[in-house]
Amino acid sequence: EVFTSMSDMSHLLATEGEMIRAVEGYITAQEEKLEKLKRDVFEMERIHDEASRSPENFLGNPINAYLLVKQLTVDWADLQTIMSDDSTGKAMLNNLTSMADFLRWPDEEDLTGVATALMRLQDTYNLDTAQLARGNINGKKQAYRELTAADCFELGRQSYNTGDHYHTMLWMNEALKRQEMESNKTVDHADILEYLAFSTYMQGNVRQALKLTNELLAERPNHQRAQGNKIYYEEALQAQQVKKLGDDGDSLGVDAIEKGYTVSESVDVPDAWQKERRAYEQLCRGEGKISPQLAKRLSCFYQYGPSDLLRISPVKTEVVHIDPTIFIYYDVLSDREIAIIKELATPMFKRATVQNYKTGELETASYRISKSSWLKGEDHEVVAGVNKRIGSITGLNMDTAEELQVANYGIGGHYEPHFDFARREEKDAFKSLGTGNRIATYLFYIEVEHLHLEDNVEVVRMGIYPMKDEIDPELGLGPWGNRMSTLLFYMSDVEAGGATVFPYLNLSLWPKKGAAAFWYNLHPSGEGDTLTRHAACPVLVGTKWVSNKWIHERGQEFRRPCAQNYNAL
Ligand SMILES: O=C(O)CCC(=O)C(=O)O
Ligand SMILES: [Fe+2]
Repeated sequence: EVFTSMSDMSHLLATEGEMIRAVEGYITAQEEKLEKLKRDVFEMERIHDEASRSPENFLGNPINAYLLVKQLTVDWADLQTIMSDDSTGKAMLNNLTSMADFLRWPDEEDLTGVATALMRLQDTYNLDTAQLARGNINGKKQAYRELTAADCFELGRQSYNTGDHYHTMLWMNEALKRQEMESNKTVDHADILEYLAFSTYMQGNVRQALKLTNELLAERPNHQRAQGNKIYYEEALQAQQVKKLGDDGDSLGVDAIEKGYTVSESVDVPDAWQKERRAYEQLCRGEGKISPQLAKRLSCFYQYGPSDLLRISPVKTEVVHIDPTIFIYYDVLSDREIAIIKELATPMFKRATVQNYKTGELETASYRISKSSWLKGEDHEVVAGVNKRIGSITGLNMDTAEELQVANYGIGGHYEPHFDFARREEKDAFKSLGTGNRIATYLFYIEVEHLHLEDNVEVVRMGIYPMKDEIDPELGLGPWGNRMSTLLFYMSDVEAGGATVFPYLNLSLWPKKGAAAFWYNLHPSGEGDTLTRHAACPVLVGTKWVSNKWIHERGQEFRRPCAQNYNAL
């Protein structure tokens, strides 16, 4: 009878109309979801292909490294969320995750690590945020693509999570700029505003924080946290204004902060530490300039002694600092030796025939061996050869030298300023060795890559001939005619990344692969030479491998005799 009632029929149809629209809405939503998924997976494939072509090359760029780790963490997690809301997607995901179970998949901590490294590079090398977002490192190295608003947002979020509001502000501002330009929005405008407002407040700019929060509320009037913050910021601003009326001399009032002074640098850090830090960063950027008086005393020469070995094959030596004397010896490691030393430092698995201790049977097994257990044959020769060479150059006894220590720094990898010797307070530092303190350091450069920043060209004017506009109308060009050519002297290349720097000597070293730096850590009296304090700058591009050989006091009694205090050499 239903069908006979006209009015029931029209109700039915009306309802069905709504149902159809709901289904259409569902289809549109699914289509949009799939469209987004398509775009995302296409983008992921691009990074994937680029990285697979040459992982080392790709990851040698800090922006690429960030993009890949972000993809493996955040982007895959987003993808999983999208896929997991239907049963086909869910089943597929289960398969995928079981595939990844064999590996150590990067997690949030890895993402934080790579973001922190990028911030360190940004600070140390004064890298501009907008330029970095364009995928560009100091106008030199180009990442494989620009950062999206979401990429910048994630960097801001990471900084926020580590309590670094200064970088949160920088990156959220960049995210905002990029989001506004994007046709396919990669992140919500309001989400950026929320982080930006809070970090701006934490950086001391209450007025700007309030302005941003009002913007956020205009977009999302019901945003609860923003409503709460608005009241809070208004009160804080009022309190500040009252305070400002009270004491005029306040140097860090709102105005000062708005003029760009930030409170990021903690006040209670000791002065000496800050000074060292500043010197360290300047030297890392290659800004250290040695005085002409000192430079005049530096030299390069072939060293033919003290051993017979050097008489036959002298070592190319550069004196880069006098008192404490620091030498660089060139070409002291061959490519073959470098390859073996690198291998020594890489944990490895070897297949061997072993006896099963339960069954007593022989079986082949794969096991991890430490480097000392395979220092045999060729490897042993290399280590012995290296020892012999050092001994022959420096004349020191290598019997009590420590084993070669190998360090591999990744992007952003660094080593804060330190002494290689043990201070008097550290009585037990090398007790187990029984060989005394570290008298000298021998630092091999196994693999180094620096970013060439700019050519610091100094034009040396040849002769006294005038330039065209300097020509005296009466005298003309004079007997010598005009300046025929200009001789350009390339005085120094400005390099950045991975240097070894000595903050108290105003000295940066950028040695080449196969070279080694050498210096004495102790005065001839046995006292530590505090001027030898040094650091490894954050790696900006590529990788850096170095190897340390520390030589101890024992056995050097006749080779480097004790003395009251003069600098031997
Ligand atoms: O990597 C460097 O440049 C310096 C390393 C260093 O100072 C050390 O390992 O003690
Ligand atoms: Fe060191």
